[in-house]
Amino acid sequence: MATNSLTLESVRHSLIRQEDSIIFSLIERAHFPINSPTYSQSYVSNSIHTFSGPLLRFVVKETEALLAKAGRYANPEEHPFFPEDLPPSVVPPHNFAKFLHPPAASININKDIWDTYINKLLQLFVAPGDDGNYASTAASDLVCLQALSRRIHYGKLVAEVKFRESPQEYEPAIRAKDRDTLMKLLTFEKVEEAVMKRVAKKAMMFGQEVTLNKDGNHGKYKVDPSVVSRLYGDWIMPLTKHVEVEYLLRRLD
Ligand SMILES: O=C(O)C(=O)C[C@]1(C(=O)O)C=C[C@@H](O)C=C1
Repeated sequence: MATNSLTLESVRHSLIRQEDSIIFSLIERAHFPINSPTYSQSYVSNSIHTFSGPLLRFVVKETEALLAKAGRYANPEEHPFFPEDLPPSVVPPHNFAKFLHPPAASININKDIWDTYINKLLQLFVAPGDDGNYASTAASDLVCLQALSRRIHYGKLVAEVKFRESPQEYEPAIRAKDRDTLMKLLTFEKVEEAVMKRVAKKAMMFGQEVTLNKDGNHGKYKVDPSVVSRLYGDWIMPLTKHVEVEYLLRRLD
């Protein structure tokens, strides 16, 4: 959809569609055990002399450099995890609709998303163990991180739509830099409850074992639906709202 015709309904529709990408990415990652060397400082530092840090960081940084050349970060909906030293795009520029207020470009909370994903989320939906598939694990993590980052930063568009629909409601709190009031104004508890129920239902549908026996494998899911609901309730929606507040605070700059 063209961004100049966005409405609260259409941005919510995009968030609903992005749930599919997030849940599928979690299912793919849960296929591997935790594989902790992927995240350890020492695993690659001894062998890749030009790089220090965990394998996941290596994979994400190198992939982002390639995608930057292909023009990915020219799209205001995409945010790199390692914005420093990215190479310029080599493809012809695309004229993306300028829907967001320009200071939006300064908001990138990928560092928080990275820390939350590695330190809090992973252990909730991935089994312990080590099967040695560290590169594939990092590739799956990259897909999860990109899907989460896109969804959470989509809060900028959601906030812009809300602001345009009722600027008079938001302006006093923006001028007063009143984060608590902004948070209250942009929160819809009923919508959040529906999101948590829907993602659990999707996790059941997308993550069920499909068998050809009549009895099937009922009640066994690739990712626990209640965990997916918790990821949304405790982290994904709060981080999205954090982006919405940060965006609104800059909306009158
Ligand atoms: O749908 C909205 O109004 C949003 O701002 C998105 C979202 C979410 O992250 O899903 C965040 C805040 C609202 O309380 C409800 C849902």
